[in-house]
Amino acid sequence: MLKIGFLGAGKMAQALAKGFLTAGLTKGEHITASCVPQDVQCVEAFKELGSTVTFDNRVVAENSDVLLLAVKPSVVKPVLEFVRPKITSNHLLLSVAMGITVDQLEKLLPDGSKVVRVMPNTPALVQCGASVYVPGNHTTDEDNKLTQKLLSAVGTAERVPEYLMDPITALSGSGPGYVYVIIEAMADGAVRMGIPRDMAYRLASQTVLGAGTMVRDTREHPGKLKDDVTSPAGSTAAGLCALENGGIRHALIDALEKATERCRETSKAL
Ligand SMILES: NC(=O)C1=CN([C@@H]2O[C@H](COP(=O)(O)OP(=O)(O)OC[C@H]3O[C@@H](n4cnc5c(N)ncnc54)[C@H](O)[C@@H]3O)[C@@H](O)[C@H]2O)C=CC1
Ligand SMILES: O=C(O)[C@@H]1CCC=N1
Repeated sequence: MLKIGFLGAGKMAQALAKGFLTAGLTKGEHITASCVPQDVQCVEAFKELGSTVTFDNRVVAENSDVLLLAVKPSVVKPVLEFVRPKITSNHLLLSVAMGITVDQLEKLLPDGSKVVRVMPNTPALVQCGASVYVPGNHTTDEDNKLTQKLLSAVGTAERVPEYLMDPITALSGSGPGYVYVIIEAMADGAVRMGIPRDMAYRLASQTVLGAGTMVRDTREHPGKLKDDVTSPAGSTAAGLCALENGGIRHALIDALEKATERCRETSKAL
């Protein structure tokens, strides 16, 4: 069975690990994860899965076939420099670090190392992730198929050209964050109008799920689907007018631009 190592055991690592286990791709005891000792939540989360937790990144490399690099971009360099002596031509390293390019990853590892740059998102935890990946210069078809299989087990997975990675990070990597704010704010409005808080979250989340599924499955233009909800002089038209007045479209367009720029700055700061 596949031995998977997580360099970094935080939110994204936990979402992927739990998703892989639910999908039956590996077993808890075949996972090794590292973190800093102060991160008690990370230690406990992986122990609960029956996995090995270590504070030594080289142990992760020694124990694993596939390595998930899931530390913050600011520590990618020291972490890879430290594990470098333990990386062999058999390892496949999947990096989820935002902004860090295939070239940058390959330069930090021994020549010929097999690297894939991945951008997943946290809904991988519930098998509803949206992931993309860019194979490095030394991966084989088999490595790319394995990457596709791992990511497909936790949601959708698409191979993309690298120039799209930063805007995709801004869209689907960060996107759950924007949607949670929208759900929270819709619920705040609903509570203001007298709906109990738990019912408000239940209906708001199901509504976002339903609308997303409509766009994905009907392949209709979102504008047409919006028009189908909006009756002349009706409540949706009144609500939409308030959203436009609040600049919702501009705010979201700007969010994508700012998040993309942040990825580019992060790459330059490595
Ligand atoms: N959280 C998200 O929604 C997404 C995160 N990512 C990427 O995933 C990576 C991790 O992000 P999160 O999980 O959100 O961060 P996090 O802060 O939850 O987790 C970071 C983990 O790295 C560990 N760590 C720190 N220094 C370390 C070291 N020297 N050696 C080993 N482990 C070390 C920490 O103890 C912690 O377990 C980032 O590069 C981020 O860009 C990508 C897509 C989505
Ligand atoms: O905010 C971040 O840096 C990461 C990248 C995508 C989602 N979270």
